[in-house]
Amino acid sequence: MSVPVIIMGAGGRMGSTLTRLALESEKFVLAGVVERAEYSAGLESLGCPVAHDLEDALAAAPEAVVIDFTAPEVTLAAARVASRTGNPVVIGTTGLNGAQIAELEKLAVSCRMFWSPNMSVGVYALTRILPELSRILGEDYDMEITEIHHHHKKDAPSGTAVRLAQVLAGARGWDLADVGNYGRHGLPGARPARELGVHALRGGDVVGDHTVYFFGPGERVEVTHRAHSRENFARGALRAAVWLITREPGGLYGMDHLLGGLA
Ligand SMILES: NC(=O)C1=CN([C@@H]2O[C@H](COP(=O)(O)OP(=O)(O)OC[C@H]3O[C@@H](n4cnc5c(N)ncnc54)[C@H](O)[C@@H]3O)[C@@H](O)[C@H]2O)C=CC1
Ligand SMILES: O=C(O)C1=N[C@H](C(=O)O)C[C@H](O)C1
Repeated sequence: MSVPVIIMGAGGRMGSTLTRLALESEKFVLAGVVERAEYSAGLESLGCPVAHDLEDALAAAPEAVVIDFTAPEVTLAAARVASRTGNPVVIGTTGLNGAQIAELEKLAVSCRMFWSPNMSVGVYALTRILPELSRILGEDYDMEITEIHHHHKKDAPSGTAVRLAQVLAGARGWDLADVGNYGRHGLPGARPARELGVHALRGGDVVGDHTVYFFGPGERVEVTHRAHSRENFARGALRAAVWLITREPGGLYGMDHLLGGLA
């Protein structure tokens, strides 16, 4: 049976990748798209209803899974709608603040909801191996993260970099709020041992690179993930959509549940 999906932000970089992959696969029916009116030109050629509002799209496809890669406030509005209508929702949007994440967690108690700042298997694998690497190398190794993205990206640091920083800080029993240093300038002085630098580069059409550094005495270890295209992220989101329809509401699901076998 094909899974009906509604793609939010269908005119965007991720939205257009998602609509193309959904149309190409027999596993999915593109049941609708939602986009701002001024960015909707040409979307009618997708052959599905084009709406400017999620509620209108759901009226035409009441069973659909909503997939949202848009912007924080748009995502929150979509999640509120989905929690009222009971539709599952897969979210890839980054740049959410603490209050917005807390609201998603609250909505997810009664609505099937999945959120990951990075839908790739490779980055998920990094979140699993980095704590072990940090443990083996020990606290003499200073940890820093760099990320590089295209010049259109609005949020910094990337959601992936924040997630990796949370994982690394957690591995040392640190709170990221205490140790995160987001770009140095001026006279910051010598680097304290209990610090985790996170630095964002922007330029050109880079899809998404993340490097974690462990700087030790006389050597360094670098672990890099490079996304070659957005298809990888879109395939992850579609995989999450198929997985989510068989779940019960159970809090905000993520890659640990999808790939790590958590309930
Ligand atoms: N989790 C992951 O694996 C990934 C997450 N992202 C994140 O996804 C988000 C979107 O990224 P891009 O596609 O590059 O951005 P984009 O700017 O190309 O696309 C966003 C789209 O949302 C649309 N939009 C804005 N307001 C809307 C509304 N009220 N209703 C419907 N559509 C609306 C925009 O018109 C635009 O077409 C960002 O937060 C980005 O960081 C991006 C790639 C992978
Ligand atoms: O905006 C992007 O493009 C990306 N955003 C995500 C993030 O903020 O981590 C994931 C990916 O790196 C691409």
